[in-house]
Amino acid sequence: MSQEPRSVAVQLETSLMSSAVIAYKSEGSGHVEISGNGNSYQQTFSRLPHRTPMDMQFENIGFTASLGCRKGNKKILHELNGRFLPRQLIAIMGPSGAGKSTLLDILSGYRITNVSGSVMLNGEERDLNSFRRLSCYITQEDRLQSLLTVYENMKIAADLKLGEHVSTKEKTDIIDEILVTLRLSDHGNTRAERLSGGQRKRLSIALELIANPLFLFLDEPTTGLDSSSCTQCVSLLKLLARQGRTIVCTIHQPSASLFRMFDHVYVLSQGLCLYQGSTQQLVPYLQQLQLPCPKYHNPADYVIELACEEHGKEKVERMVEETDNGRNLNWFKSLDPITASTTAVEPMIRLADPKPSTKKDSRRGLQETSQWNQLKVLLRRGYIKSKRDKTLTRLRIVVNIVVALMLGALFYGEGNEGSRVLDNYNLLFACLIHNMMTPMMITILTFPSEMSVLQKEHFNRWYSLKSYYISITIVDIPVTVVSCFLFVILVYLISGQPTDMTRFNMFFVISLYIVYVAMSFGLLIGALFNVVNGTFLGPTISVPVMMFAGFGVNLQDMPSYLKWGTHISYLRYGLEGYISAIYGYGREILDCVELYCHYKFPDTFLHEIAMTGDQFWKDVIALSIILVALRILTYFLLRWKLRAVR
Ligand SMILES: Nc1ncnc2c1ncn2[C@@H]1O[C@H](COP(=O)(O)OP(=O)(O)OP(=O)(O)O)[C@@H](O)[C@H]1O
Repeated sequence: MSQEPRSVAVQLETSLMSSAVIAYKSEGSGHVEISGNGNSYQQTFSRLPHRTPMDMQFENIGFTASLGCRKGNKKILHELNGRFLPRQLIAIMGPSGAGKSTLLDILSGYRITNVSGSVMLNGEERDLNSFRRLSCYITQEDRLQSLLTVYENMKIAADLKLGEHVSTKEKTDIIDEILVTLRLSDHGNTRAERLSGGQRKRLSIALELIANPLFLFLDEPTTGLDSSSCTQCVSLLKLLARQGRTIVCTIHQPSASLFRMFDHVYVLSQGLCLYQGSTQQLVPYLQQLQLPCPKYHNPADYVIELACEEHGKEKVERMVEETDNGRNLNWFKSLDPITASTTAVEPMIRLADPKPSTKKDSRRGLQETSQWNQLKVLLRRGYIKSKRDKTLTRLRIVVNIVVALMLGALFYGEGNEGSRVLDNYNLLFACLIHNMMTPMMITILTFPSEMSVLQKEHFNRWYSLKSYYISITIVDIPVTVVSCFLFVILVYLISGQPTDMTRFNMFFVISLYIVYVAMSFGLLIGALFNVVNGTFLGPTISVPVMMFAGFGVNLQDMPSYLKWGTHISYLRYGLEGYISAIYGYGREILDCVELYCHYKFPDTFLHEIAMTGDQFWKDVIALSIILVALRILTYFLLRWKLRAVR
């Protein structure tokens, strides 16, 4: 362990915010106390990084965004340079749109397309896969499992991120220690959705600390927090940095007291570096450039004003020139005795780790545990979520019962009645539409929020996409089957369909297929589009699917140039399957309360709607093919999407 045993107590006086006094004390082996605004972190934290602290250097980092077809490209970052030393809390600052998040994304390895330049660790070119094993990325919005309690979230993360060789006892100890350190132990049984903003942020950090990363990248960790929570959050980050980690965050416009808590700042303006160096050297740096920070002015505010060109473009150019776009390391030396040892620029030491990823590593994947373990844990999480989720489970069951009762009442006892065959045909189509729309819309509405959690957790190596995809396929089965069964049995019995077990089973099987195909279709749309676009596209695309079902226009009357549509419309196979179940396979003569029943013989009806009534198995095969094809297509689209956003 490379933690230097030190015992120093320093009080940093904030020049302007006298109320905020920030002090910390470090006594080696993880015992650190940091306080600010009356909040203090004091914990003997045994979870120190397993690896030698690392020096990160980046050279000529450029990023060009494509603005779309024929709109050309836009250069966002202009060949930035810089160096981030270990054990430091580093702030990337700048006005909105300066490129802070883009730079953070690139340094964390999250963004890889259209990126130029190189990132080095201890003087050697970074191997991205090895680096991902050492680092984690915490997004601005807290992408947590809101229905799980703090402890459940931590337990799931521990089961996924700690190797299978780690015992349950050890995992519990690790979780307890992190929760105590992050002051979350009193909220272990609180659901994540009920936590305050600051607690949610701490939980996001706690989840990633389980893997004990050497580098933590945080996108605007203080956004949305009140000043006390901001101070607590930054104190915590400072504590983690002192334990040997490199903590890099983007930050908008910190208060004077918050600004002073950072060791190092990297100021950006329009993708160019205006300053990089120790926080305390910022004022002398500006002074040297004849840009003195006015008295009683927060240096962070002043440098942002300069970056926004409020004091003239020429001043920005002067600063870029002075820093040589991040190459100038002269301002690293800190005036702060604690950070001085780590901020002085020393020659880079070449160290053995991280080892480049081997072929075996790439076969195993980036995750810590086996696919089987990932699947088990994800199924457990899915089970807890579906037990607590009112929309996806209870509401779904209730909606199916209510709609079944309404349809049953509307078409009461007509299933065996020869004079009401057309009404019954309408009922079958209504069942089809219900079985299509309800699961499709639920998936379209809920999956996009799952997608953002998937992106974060997948990037932070919690699990592979394969395990995730299999788990969401399996976890939904019980609720889907139960709600579909309740709907089918109620409609079937109330509307007086034939009392024949085989026909009921056929009806149920077709209903289940339609539900699954529609859900897969919803998943595909939810994976590709946001809620607004998905809600528009789902029903819109379903209109031609209904048109090709052969309900309004018989299949035989369909114009030849549109016939192809009937082969790909899953509703066509659903409707055919329903007709086979109810009127096919030698259905006996129907009852007739009126003197003349046109459809007394079911064959007459089958003939008129151009269906033979013996297509059940063909329909099942066609629906199976569509279902499997949609599921596979969605898997590859999800895989593409996870890569494309990077
Ligand atoms: N993929 C992209 N396509 C087009 N423009 C992009 C893309 N990514 C980033 N940009 C643009 O790059 C600039 C920098 O974006 P970035 O999100 O890094 O800024 P920021 O400094 O983090 O801003 P904020 O503080 O407001 O979040 C913005 O003008 C943004 O519109």
